[in-house]
Amino acid sequence: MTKLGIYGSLGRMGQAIANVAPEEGAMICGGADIGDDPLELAKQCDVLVDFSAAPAIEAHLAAARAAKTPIVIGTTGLTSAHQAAIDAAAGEIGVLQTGNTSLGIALLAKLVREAAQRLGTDWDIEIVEMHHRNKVDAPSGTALMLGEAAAGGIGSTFTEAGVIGRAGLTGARASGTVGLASLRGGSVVGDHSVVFAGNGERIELTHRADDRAIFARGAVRAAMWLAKQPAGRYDMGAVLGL
Ligand SMILES: NC(=O)C1=CN([C@@H]2O[C@H](COP(=O)(O)OP(=O)(O)OC[C@H]3O[C@@H](n4cnc5c(N)ncnc54)[C@H](OP(=O)(O)O)[C@@H]3O)[C@@H](O)[C@H]2O)C=CC1
Ligand SMILES: O=C(O)C1=N[C@H](C(=O)O)C[C@H](O)C1
Repeated sequence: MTKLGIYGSLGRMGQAIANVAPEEGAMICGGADIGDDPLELAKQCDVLVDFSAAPAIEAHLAAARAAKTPIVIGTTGLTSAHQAAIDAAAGEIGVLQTGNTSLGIALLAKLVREAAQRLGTDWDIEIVEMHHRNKVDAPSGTALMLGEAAAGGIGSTFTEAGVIGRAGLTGARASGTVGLASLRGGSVVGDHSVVFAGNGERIELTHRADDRAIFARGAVRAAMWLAKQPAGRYDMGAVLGL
């Protein structure tokens, strides 16, 4: 059985992963949270998953590198410095980073890219996400991934085309942009909609997560797959063959 270690083991996702791991063929070999030594955990496991908090990522990557243990990073709210640390670690160990481990979102990202490419910039693209009241980062990592997919479809990047939130005298909407709005409330597990708004018609592609178990199963499957890969940086598309 694959020995799986969890950074953020006491959190919502950490507990969901511990619940589904046995049915996916993995054994939880331990967990680390605030105040625990990340290296101790990394040395004991075949593969790690990280669902903790962005400020902890660099220490967790350093521990994974030191122990030569591959790591799945599901934590969101990452900066460009975090992305650079992931790229550096991927030179030595397997690292799979994704804002969403569900099958549905991996497929949605492909559909969004294709729709954006086929429709072109005559159709305006807007993304809306909603999550529970305890989520600490915005926009969601998933919404940013979908934004990147949409921007890629129109030959751009989300850094160039993204407009996060609007307020005040914004002026008319610029063509070729990708808007993104975040809602927070209640116990919503995770809803994402991508709206393609044309003249006189509208297409909406929506994914709704009803249960964190979908993310947890995807994370365990990703970890078991990653444990067999050489060093490098991977995403969910590689795991799911999309
Ligand atoms: N990729 C995906 O598919 C998904 C990603 N996520 C992301 O996963 C992350 C965790 O989400 P969720 O489980 O809901 O959050 P929680 O707040 O429920 O859990 C986070 C856990 O990490 C611990 N933690 C916080 N800071 C550190 C630190 N510096 N070092 C070690 N442990 C730390 C917390 O401890 P304490 O409680 O003591 O602060 C807590 O146990 C978020 O970034 C979220 O966006 C969530 C769902 C799916
Ligand atoms: O914090 C959450 O709960 C979630 N976070 C991820 C994100 O930021 O996209 C994935 C999922 O939507 C739930």
